[in-house]
Amino acid sequence: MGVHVLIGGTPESGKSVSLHSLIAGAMLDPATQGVFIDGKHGVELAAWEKVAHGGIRSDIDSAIDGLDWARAQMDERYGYLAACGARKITRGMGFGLLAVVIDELATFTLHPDKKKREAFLLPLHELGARGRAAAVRIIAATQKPGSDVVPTYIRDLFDTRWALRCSTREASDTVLGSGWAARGVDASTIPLGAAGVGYLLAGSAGPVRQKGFYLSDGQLSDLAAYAAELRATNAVHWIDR
Ligand SMILES: Nc1ncnc2c1ncn2[C@@H]1O[C@H](COP(=O)(O)OP(=O)(O)OP(=O)(O)O)[C@@H](O)[C@H]1O
Repeated sequence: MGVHVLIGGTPESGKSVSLHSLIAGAMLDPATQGVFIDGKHGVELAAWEKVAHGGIRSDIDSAIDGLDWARAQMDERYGYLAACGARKITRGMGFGLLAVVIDELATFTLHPDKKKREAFLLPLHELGARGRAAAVRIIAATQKPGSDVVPTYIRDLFDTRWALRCSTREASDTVLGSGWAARGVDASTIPLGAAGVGYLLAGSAGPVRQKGFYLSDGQLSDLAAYAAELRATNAVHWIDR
């Protein structure tokens, strides 16, 4: 996984499955802390409740609290780095990954209350811009990839972009970056029914068409239960400083 991942695609494009596989990859390390923000009324991310800091956050106020908490953690990590003269958090320093998961960005980025919208976007931007060295990883998904939902300055924070089937060329370019559709990389050409197929942009080589792993609901709840069990059995010996 890159640093920050943005997944975009229409309903039924396989977004949930893709999102959950990335979450599982992060949360199966018991040292990972997770903030879970769910713009689909908490139903999408419910499986991860037991490993979510502060539970699943589905309204904008608790989403803002979650981002503010993550930002405070990030600042603490920077304080630690400054104190020991290191440049980035690495294993053995006593910090795990800090995963910030957001499903349906649009619920928050298009929130009718401008002040709250800004209170959401500000820490999100800071986490994106300064998170790398502090082991912060944002994983976000939207079924409405448009420039209003994902403003360019937010989209550009994501170094890894996964465009599943999109409804238009513009939507595909909103996820991948403008100009890709004109160069023939257009997620609106992915056929209906090809769930999990998308263009993955990670690194400098350009987008690659690929299909993600499939996870059934049963497998997902098993993985989430295992992630919770790993934490309950106190498997994180090295995290104690
Ligand atoms: N990688 C995959 N391989 C095979 N089938 C998949 C894959 N991903 C998803 N599917 C199938 O496509 C269906 C829709 O997937 P999913 O629920 O992830 O879509 P979605 O884009 O999140 O939809 P929505 O936005 O409505 O929640 C799933 O029920 C599953 O059967």
